[in-house]
Amino acid sequence: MSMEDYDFLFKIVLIGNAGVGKTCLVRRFTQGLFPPGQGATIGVDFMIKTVEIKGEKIKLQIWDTAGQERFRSITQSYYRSANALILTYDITCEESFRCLPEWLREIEQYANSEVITVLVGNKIDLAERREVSQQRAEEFAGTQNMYYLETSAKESDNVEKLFLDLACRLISEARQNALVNNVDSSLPGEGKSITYLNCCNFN
Ligand SMILES: Nc1nc2c(ncn2[C@@H]2O[C@H](COP(=O)(O)OP(=O)(O)OP(=O)(O)O)[C@@H](O)[C@H]2O)c(=O)[nH]1
Repeated sequence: MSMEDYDFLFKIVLIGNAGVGKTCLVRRFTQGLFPPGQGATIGVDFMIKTVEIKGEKIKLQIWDTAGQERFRSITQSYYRSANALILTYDITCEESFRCLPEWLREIEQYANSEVITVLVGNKIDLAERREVSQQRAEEFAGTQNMYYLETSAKESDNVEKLFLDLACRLISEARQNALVNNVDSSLPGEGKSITYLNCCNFN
């Protein structure tokens, strides 16, 4: 595939406490595997996956950041150009949920104001160890205007859905912006026909 062989390119950045499963979610989605003995991310990792949605090729640049505090100044510099952020916590770890407001402050400070943020509760295969209820997380996400999804990188639950729904939403946003730009320039005959996708099923 040549460099230009895609219709859309989006940058997605995963953030959240250390050990919540960011790397495993990315590996599951990009490589279809659950890595054994996954070590902590040092700084930032980068992966690409191209997906096809309704006949269009969407190239996703996925940046996996280290959750450890000591890497914060490195990871912050990756927020700015992100089209979407996947804010992840671990449903079996109350502490990772309680840190979410702190992560939201980081987003507020360093990310683009147009960024789409998805809240992800990972490790739902460990249901018996759950410390954060789905309802509580949904309510929190609602107050912050975020989509919420629960996943298991281990069992592959909702991982494809997470990235594909996000890609759909990003396409839809990109089209709306294109529409606004078209209206602004309002050159006769240059209006592109715009089809809104209806494939975003976060709720
Ligand atoms: N049971 C279960 N364990 C998981 C899941 N996802 C990740 N883990 C485990 O959680 C631990 C941390 O996973 P990572 O993907 O390295 O976490 P991270 O958020 O990338 O951590 P940092 O790189 O330090 O920020 C590893 O031992 C994984 O095997 C999951 O869905 N279910």
